Amino acid sequence: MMLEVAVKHAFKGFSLDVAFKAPPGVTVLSGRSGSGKTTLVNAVAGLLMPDQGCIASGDWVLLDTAKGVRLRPHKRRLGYVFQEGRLFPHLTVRQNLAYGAWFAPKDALREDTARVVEMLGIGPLLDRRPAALSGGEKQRVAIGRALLSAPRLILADEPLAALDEARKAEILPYFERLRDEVSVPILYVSHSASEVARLATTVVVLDAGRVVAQGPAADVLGDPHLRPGGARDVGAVLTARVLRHHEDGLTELQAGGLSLFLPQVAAAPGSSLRIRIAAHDVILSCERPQGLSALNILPGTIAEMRAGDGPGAIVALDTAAGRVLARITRRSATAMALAPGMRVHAVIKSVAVAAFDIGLVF
Ligand SMILES: Nc1ncnc2c1ncn2[C@@H]1O[C@H](COP(=O)(O)OP(=O)(O)OP(=O)(O)O)[C@@H](O)[C@H]1O
Repeated sequence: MMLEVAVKHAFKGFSLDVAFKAPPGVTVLSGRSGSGKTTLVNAVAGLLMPDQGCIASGDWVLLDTAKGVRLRPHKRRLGYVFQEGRLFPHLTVRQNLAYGAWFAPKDALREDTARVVEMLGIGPLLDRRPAALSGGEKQRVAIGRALLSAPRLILADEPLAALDEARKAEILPYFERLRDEVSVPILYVSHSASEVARLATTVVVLDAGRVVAQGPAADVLGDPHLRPGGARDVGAVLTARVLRHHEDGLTELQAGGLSLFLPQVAAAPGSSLRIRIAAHDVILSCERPQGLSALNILPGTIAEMRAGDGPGAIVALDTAAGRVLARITRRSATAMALAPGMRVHAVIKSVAVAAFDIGLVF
């Protein structure tokens, strides 16, 4: 199933004109503040009636202005996860979940409640009311309620934005499981580079109401010409497998035949991980460095370079482990005579990779 969205809408002073495809999995809408993400989500939800648009997945048509099709919001079969859980305060968790299921069409293929409860770890919370739940727990219940309404699409508009770092870290794995174990596609709005790197199957980048990039996450995040969240957010994503945990606290990973060492990762040997490597944490070296404290040295070939207006440059390196981006100074790029096609080594400190930048693939 492939959701196809094309929407045009003009407000005074801002126009949205976008078209993108959301394949199964998580499609993250990213882009700076005011780029049109919420307007687009509202159009999908049916809360905004755009001037023109077509939103459909096969024969399931939510909107087709040319044909006069405009499904009302409650007919769209969408599951929502908002910033704040928006649970019913007077109902218990069990009743909140049942409310979601009550809205599912009788003939719909529904997730099994017990499975959803297990997947989200909310069994012990079933008899509590929302006032007795933490922010993270509320959000897990909200995800469960959305899932049990048998949605054909889940809309998550910055669902972690209101949570502190610890709660974010608690919730993200549930979205990872949702992506990998539930067949409902998810449209997920996020500003956070880590969330995008960990969750996205597909990334759609908006800027001033237009789509400036869309495609598989590794391609979009590995494109040195894009920096949706600013220079500090540039970083590529690698997929690696846990090989073993060493006694000195390091975890050894394998990616494309190369070893990577990171501070202890809480995942069993054999697990598959997505790791965001921030471009500013990568050093480039022409020779294979010797006598260096950094443990991760990935040889590769320069694929592309982008010199910005300031002192920085982004170098895209294709390694056996995948695409790595390095943010270095233009002065260094010139001094090292870096150019596409050149063989260099990417050097990454183990401790530079934060736990929050490591996601699980289920
Ligand atoms: N009802 C409206 N009338 C006029 N302009 C609007 C309306 N709603 C949104 N806009 C404008 O449309 C632009 C896009 O807003 P939108 O909320 O979609 O951005 P966003 O990418 O979701 O931003 P943020 O990340 O800050 O939530 C903004 O310039 C906003 O001021």
